[in-house]
Amino acid sequence: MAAKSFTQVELSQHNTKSDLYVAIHGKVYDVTGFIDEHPGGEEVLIDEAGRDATESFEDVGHSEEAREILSKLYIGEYKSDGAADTSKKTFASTPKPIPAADPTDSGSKIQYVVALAVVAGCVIWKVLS
Ligand code: HEM
Repeated sequence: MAAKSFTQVELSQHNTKSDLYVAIHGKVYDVTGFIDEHPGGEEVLIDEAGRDATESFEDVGHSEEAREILSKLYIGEYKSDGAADTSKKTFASTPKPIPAADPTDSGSKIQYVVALAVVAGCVIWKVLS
């Protein structure tokens, strides 16, 4: 059975106390029936309603038990197109600091060529004189 995919727009339509979805780590959860049972209170869940709540969820440092409850509320995958998704940008913009090696490389090559030219010059000068 293929899991249903939710876009950011679809997720954001479930943002009320009587119909509350959140996305955590790329998965969508229907938290509606759990709001009243949440030990952290209903307010925090309503604040995150219809959004990617990964950061808030992890900031609290939820227990294994909390993660088990979460798995029972799973309803599908979160397919954010990345448009306004800040959590994905962090991963996408990893810098690659490779070019720094190049200048040193070509610099030492030039030194090598200059040294060779000097040696060759000396040899030619010796031979000719
Ligand atoms: C949506 C799925 C969530 C589930 C299933 C869940 C479940 C739980 C559970 C079982 C606890 C008890 C402590 C523990 O076992 O870690 C807890 C505590 C707590 N949760 Fe959540 N939670 C969810 C989302 C959130 C979100 C989005 C926030 C946002 C800030 C939040 C804030 C808190 C806080 C502040 C506590 C601590 C309450 C206290 O010890 O006084 N939770 N949660």
